Amino acid sequence: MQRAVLTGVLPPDICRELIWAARSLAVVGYRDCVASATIFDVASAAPALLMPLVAAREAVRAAAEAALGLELGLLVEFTGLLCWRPGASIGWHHDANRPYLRQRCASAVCYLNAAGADFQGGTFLFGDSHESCRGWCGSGGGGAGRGGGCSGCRSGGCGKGCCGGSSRRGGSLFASGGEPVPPLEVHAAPGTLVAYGAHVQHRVRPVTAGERYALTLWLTEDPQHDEDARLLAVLTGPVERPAAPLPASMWLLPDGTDLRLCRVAMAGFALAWRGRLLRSAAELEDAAEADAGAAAGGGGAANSVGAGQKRAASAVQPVPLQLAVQPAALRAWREWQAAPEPRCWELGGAPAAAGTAGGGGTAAAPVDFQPAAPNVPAELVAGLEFSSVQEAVLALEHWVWRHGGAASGTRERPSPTSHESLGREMERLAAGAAHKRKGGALEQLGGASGGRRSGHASAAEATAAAAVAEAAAAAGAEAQQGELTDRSEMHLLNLRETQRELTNQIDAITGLQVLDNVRASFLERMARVKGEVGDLLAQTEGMLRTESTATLDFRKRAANAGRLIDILNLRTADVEQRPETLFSAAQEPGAADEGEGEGGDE
Ligand SMILES: O=C(O)CCC(=O)C(=O)O
Ligand SMILES: [Fe+2]
Repeated sequence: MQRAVLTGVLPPDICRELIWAARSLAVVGYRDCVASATIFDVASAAPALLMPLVAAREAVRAAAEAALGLELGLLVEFTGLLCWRPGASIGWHHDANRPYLRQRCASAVCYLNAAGADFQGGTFLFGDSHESCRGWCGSGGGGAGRGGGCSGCRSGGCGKGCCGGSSRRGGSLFASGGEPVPPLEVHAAPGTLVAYGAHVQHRVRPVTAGERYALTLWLTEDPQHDEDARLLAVLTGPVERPAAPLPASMWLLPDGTDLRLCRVAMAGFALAWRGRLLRSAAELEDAAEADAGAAAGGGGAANSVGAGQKRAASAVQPVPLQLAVQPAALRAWREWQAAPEPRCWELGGAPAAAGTAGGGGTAAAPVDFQPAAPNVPAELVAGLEFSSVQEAVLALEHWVWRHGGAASGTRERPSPTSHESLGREMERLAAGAAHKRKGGALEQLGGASGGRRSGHASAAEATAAAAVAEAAAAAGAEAQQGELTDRSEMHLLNLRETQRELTNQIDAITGLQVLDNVRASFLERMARVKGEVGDLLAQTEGMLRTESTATLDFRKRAANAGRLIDILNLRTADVEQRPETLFSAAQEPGAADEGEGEGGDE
């Protein structure tokens, strides 16, 4: 069988999680209007997401293999999360249509969102017609065009499946027969898989609106093209920190929402660069570009290049970024937390997932994660610096992941308790920052009067002194009224308690212990996850190797048996021929020794 369409191969929540991963990591450049995140992008940028991705990949691969009747232990050559944006399309082709793609056996595309709801257009079509063949099969030559079809098609199929000839020959596209022939047109829905042999003709109509997401696999039998071998090498190699931020075009949704800053805001922070809060990553890149231009003395040059180029050029320049506690972001975070149905990291501006993604969840309005508005005061966290937006996002995200447990790293829904604890911690940080502002320990951004930073001890002392003064004033007022009542004693105790708490918080914030700990545990966690993924993949690889060795053994045996039969046939043929040979040898003049006597009569 050359092609199959299956539904429900991946559950809706996994589809949503993969969409989230694609939105976070996909980069442009694969094809026009298409952004992609390969399994390697995931491994290097967010290894925690490998677990769900590899699990989904295996489910898709197994389903495709079974449906195509190709249970040969196929290896995966390419795994990608692909996002097709308006304008993306592909004409009639097959997936092994280049010399360097010869190793490809089959393709499996599992859609993650719904045509007609999340996006428009993007219909997948099987080329089950003469019209689509256009000589790909090689049997029709130049005559294979519109209407006529190739000679291969006319005579009942070229055998490669490109023109659907195999269906006519076999009567059914399904090996087992009796099952329905897959449709020629496939409309994407979350979890719907379209699988086909690498020589099967197909095309995709243009996406006209929205974003079409798919988990795409290319399958091979050639171990040299096995992506797992390379993946293992990446996972067991040295940790690579993402060096350069990705071009801004990759992160901007059509409505201008900047995904990177959304993710920062989601963790309750904003990014600041040289004392300014960033409202978009593009702003950062433009500023960096302007700086670079000024440094090079060529002020006007930037005007002559397009914004995209400007961004690409500045993207490679690491810029020091700082974190700022962002009360507005914190509010948005709380709102998200309080939503009845956690929205699986659906961000503002993204198409509503519920209903359309087949998940059946209630459609909650997306939280507005607008990046920091100008003049909103935010507290700069001293001592932490990142060299790119991406780096800051990843560090924060892993913090969120660690504190929020399942939030972004696994397929489970974030649990309310983990949100609560994260929320509390964020609040503590924000509260600490507010108190520090009083002591002048943090710089204030967004307002005209930036506080001056002072030492940790003096900040703590200042706040402590203020609390003591407050307590003393309260106590004094009570004393003036007469005797110290139980109530005022309680008040004093409470104030002392508050004072202690404040001092602790200030210590934690000023000493950056919280963030240092976060960083340390983030690194530790990364190392552990890396080990775990490595083990898992090694195990899986072992299993796959055993399976495919068994398959290969089986095939070898079959081939040997074939050879043996050939040999036996030959021998049989020899035996069958022998009498004739002997007989004809007797007729040959030179060999007729026995007849010499008679011949002598002449
Ligand atoms: O996304 C799809 O539906 C198929 C894409 C395709 O044909 C390809 O990438 O070669
Ligand atoms: Fe294709």
